[in-house]
Amino acid sequence: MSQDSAKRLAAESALQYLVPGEVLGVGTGSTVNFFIDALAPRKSEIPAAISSSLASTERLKAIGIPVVDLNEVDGISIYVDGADEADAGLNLIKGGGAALTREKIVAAASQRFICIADRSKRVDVLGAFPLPVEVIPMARRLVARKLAAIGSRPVWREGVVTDNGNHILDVHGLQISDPPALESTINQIAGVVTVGLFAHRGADVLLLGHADGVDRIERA
Ligand SMILES: O=C[C@H](O)[C@H](O)[C@H](O)COP(=O)(O)O
Repeated sequence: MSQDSAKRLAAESALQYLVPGEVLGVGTGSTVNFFIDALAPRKSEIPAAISSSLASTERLKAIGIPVVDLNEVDGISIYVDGADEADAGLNLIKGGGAALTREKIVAAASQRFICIADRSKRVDVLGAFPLPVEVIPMARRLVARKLAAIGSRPVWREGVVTDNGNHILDVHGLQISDPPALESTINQIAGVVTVGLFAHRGADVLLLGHADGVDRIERA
């Protein structure tokens, strides 16, 4: 089975969590694109969506789901999004598509975070995928020096500007044994907008597509 087919399986499996009549949080990326495609036949059940990126907003509007501002709603029942890596504790690395800041905001506003991915994203220890960090442009080199000082190798994702007008550093060389601690440490660096480590608010359910079906891991 191709990686795309596995992503599609996970995405379709997330439909079981839809809460008809309630605002839906929608993430970003190729797996989420499969989810939005799968939503189309059920769009009448979704009064509106909160989107984590301009790309997902366009795709949602194209299938006829209205996208509203987070400030217009009191909360979100479920948030469906992908990941670049996930560990057994449902800690995630996200931001490969540079949408990490809005994703973290929507995740924080949601009661339940359903993470969808193909099984290759499941790892024992996070960090083989370079950890994305969104930074204020003027602080890019400062943040890079601070990250190097904790033993990592930050690389500027040149040419990429986030939906918020910021830059991305991809941090190589990490073995993340304590995800909440590293998330807090990086959040303390002046100039960091968001670190793509989702540990303090990780996923609640992880759906992993593969050739034989979909594995489901739920937060205890
Ligand atoms: O910024 C992008 C997001 O965090 C994506 O959810 C993540 O990169 C996974 O993307 P994909 O579903 O394309 O593997």
